[in-house]
Amino acid sequence: MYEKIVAPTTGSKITFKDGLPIVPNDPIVPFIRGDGTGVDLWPASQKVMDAAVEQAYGGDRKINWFKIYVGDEACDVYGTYQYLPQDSLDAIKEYGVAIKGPLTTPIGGGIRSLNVALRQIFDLYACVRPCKYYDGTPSLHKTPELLDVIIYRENTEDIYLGIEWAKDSEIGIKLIEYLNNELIPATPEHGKKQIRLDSGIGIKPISKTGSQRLVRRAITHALRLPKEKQQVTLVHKGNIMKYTEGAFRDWGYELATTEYRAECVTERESWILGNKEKNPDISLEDNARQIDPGYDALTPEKQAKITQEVTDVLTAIWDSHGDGKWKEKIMVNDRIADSIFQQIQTRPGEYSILATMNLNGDYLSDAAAAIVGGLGMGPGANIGDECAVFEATHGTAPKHAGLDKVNPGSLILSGVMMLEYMGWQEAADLIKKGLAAAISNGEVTYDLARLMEPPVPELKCSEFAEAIIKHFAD
Ligand SMILES: NC(=O)C1=CN([C@@H]2O[C@H](COP(=O)(O)OP(=O)(O)OC[C@H]3O[C@@H](n4cnc5c(N)ncnc54)[C@H](OP(=O)(O)O)[C@@H]3O)[C@@H](O)[C@H]2O)C=CC1
Ligand SMILES: O=C(O)CCC(=O)C(=O)O
Ligand SMILES: [Mg+2]
Repeated sequence: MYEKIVAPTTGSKITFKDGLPIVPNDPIVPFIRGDGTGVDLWPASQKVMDAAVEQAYGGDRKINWFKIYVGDEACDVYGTYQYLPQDSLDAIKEYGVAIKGPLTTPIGGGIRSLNVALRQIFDLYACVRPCKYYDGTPSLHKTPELLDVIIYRENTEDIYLGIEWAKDSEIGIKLIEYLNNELIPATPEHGKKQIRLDSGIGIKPISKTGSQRLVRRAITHALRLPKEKQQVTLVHKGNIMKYTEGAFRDWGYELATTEYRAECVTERESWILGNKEKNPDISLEDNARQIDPGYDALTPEKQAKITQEVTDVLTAIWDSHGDGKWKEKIMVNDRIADSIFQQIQTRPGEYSILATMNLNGDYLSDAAAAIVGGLGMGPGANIGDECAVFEATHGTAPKHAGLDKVNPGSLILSGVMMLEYMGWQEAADLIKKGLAAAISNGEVTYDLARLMEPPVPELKCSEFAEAIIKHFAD
């Protein structure tokens, strides 16, 4: 059935029911080694996962690894430019859960990201990237331990759909002329704006479907968290991009206040309810004045709109959410993207789940990882309804490739996410324990060693993996 790969002769398939995996004790799991530092990271990570599973289940459970090829390695096996062979796609589809090292994407030129392609082909619409501090991890930040966020990044659309045209391309020029001559003049709010003819052009689609299924996953995750972490923040730049990023925010709130009405309260609703709780006789106008500090300077129409909002909230949810009941619900709020970048640094403890569009989540996940120790500590998962592919937040770090140097923590923790997704919590816990103990003991790779006070000797990538395994027994 495959052209150049052979599935393990022992092991069973993971299947899916209602969006959740059904995992046998001997699953076959395809893996992609990855480009660049993938040569160092993958063997170290596989060793840690295998050791944890063996130790946790004493042979009753075992992953049967299935090597498949994507990226540079695929070209070696399948031929020039065969970066994403059909074999590999067939294997991921058949076995449902896979894990990968990083893959190179050249800047410019015609080659699109293989990482993004995999997410789109398998409709892995939620990119889940937890950024959590492990005790003893050195950080340039003063209070990294306060940050404990999970980024839920929409993974299939936004500018990553890759609908763009180069400057001077025939269709690009046609599109610009059509916009300049027909569509912009037909849209009064665009006035006399024009796009320069020497522009490249990209399209940023943000759909209601894509936004709401992502926020749905984020809210579902929040429901599983301890009360104090039950919060979903919709991240957007809706003040500038009203119909894409602003719409993401609106659709997120719409979902929270319809499908999850009983479970959620929005921040504005909590203010309205809170005002009435503090002062049961408060007038609608005074309540509106308190939720919108600029209320008195607004036009009467705008004031009436806010007063109506107050009326609507009190009518709709006072009985279900009032008298403090809202404090037991998931808090859904929103923050503008530039603001959230500073807020995760200045108020790291105030956030929990950050639901983002694709580009914002890409930026934010590197920034949040930097706070808790760097890209060596940033795991991730790409989750769909019938497939999941686990991978680190970082890329191939080409200057460090092949040196047995970089931190495998991100890929190992992506493996932890995979084990948890499979329901193999005992193995996942062993790895987290081993990793935390190795770091606390100053047994770390160069990236963490260079930040430690007092300085510690650097471990190699493979040595760090061995240190983690050694500390399973602590
Ligand atoms: N999902 C994927 O496969 C991704 C692929 N990429 C691709 O990877 C390639 C390289 O991208 P680049 O912009 O250099 O970003 P990278 O994330 O690959 O590396 C940037 C820097 O981050 C640090 N870093 C990365 N990985 C580790 C690690 N495991 N341990 C410790 N430090 C680490 C290093 O910093 P320092 O040198 O300061 O120690 C490194 O130089 C590009 O082709 C890009 O498109 C990028 C992101 C994701
Ligand atoms: O695919 C790539 O080259 C980059 C992807 C990326 O940065 C990410 O997913 O975080
Ligand atoms: Mg990225």
